[in-house]
Amino acid sequence: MKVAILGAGAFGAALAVALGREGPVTLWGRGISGHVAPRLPGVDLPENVSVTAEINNLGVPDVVLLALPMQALGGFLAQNARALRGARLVACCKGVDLASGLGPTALIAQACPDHPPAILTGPSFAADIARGLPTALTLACADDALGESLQKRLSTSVLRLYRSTDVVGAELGGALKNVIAIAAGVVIGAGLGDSARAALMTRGYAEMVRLALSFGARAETLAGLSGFGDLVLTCTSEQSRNFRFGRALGAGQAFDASVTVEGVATAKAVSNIAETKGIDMPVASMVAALTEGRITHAQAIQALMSRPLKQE
Ligand SMILES: NC(=O)C1=CN([C@@H]2O[C@H](COP(=O)(O)OP(=O)(O)OC[C@H]3O[C@@H](n4cnc5c(N)ncnc54)[C@H](OP(=O)(O)O)[C@@H]3O)[C@@H](O)[C@H]2O)C=CC1
Ligand SMILES: O=C(CO)COP(=O)(O)O
Repeated sequence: MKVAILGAGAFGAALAVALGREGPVTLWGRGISGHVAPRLPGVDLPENVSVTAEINNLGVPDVVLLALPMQALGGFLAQNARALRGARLVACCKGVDLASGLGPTALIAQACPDHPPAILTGPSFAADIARGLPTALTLACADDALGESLQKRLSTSVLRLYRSTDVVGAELGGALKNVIAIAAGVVIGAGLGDSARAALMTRGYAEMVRLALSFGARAETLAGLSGFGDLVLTCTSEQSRNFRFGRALGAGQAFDASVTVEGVATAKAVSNIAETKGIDMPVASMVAALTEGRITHAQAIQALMSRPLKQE
């Protein structure tokens, strides 16, 4: 299978490093030049990886991994769907599109209906993958035979893919954990301590499951790598941009606006969805209100702590 990766940010480049160790890979990035990964400083791309800024230079890849930021995916597909014709497409982004309220696989299925789209998601920092550290992710595809062939092609000795047919569960887990990670960062930045973070993660997980089940996801998917696994990683690691963004917010510090923080737009998108569906998502709503500047973190914490007492 000929593999192309679209998006030469940290994650696309890290996947190119991992898969380029196994065989030829084409890495496309807008405006990219030279055999380098600009968002992964110090990481060398293997010789097997060819880099291009021209989308029509992909040749005819069998598999295309889309490693673009979530809010850029819809616009990218609207412009470039023709270049992806016939390929098996794998979403590698985490989030919900604010404009449409759709996840990455629904956007892909609309623009490129040739094959059912897959999603690759789970606990995996780009820097860890690029260093060849062991990583396990979920590869979800509604067509299990296609999922199995992708699982075999995209697994390596250090990148271990588990297969699922629960696409919506896998992608909502990856999208929602970023929202909860911002909240966990706020808790730590505001000096509220590790016990409060554990409570926040647990209640955050409960609302992740609530929303996902309302879309027909399976509870065990949320308990797996793409849900619980990635929630734990992102809420507890300094490497997470969502966590660091939340921590800066909680500490009243500025944060570099050029850094990709997927949980901000996704908090807003899922709060809208939750409101429409009548689903209780207090943490996501607070993150949306906080990041839009409608409330302070002190007000958010006060509001969460003063909710009516209830059964767990
Ligand atoms: N980094 C990580 O550890 C992981 C990231 N992910 C997910 O991968 C996705 C991508 O994140 P990541 O690689 O980290 O992001 P980065 O911020 O590292 O890079 C984003 C890349 O996307 C490019 N880009 C932005 N907008 C567009 C557009 N409209 N058209 C084409 N290219 C565009 C940027 O190009 P330019 O430089 O020109 O702006 C840049 O190369 C996210 O959904 C993230 O959640 C998943 C697992 C791990
Ligand atoms: O998704 C990730 C790890 O699985 C990366 O998290 P951040 O986007 O918060 O850095």
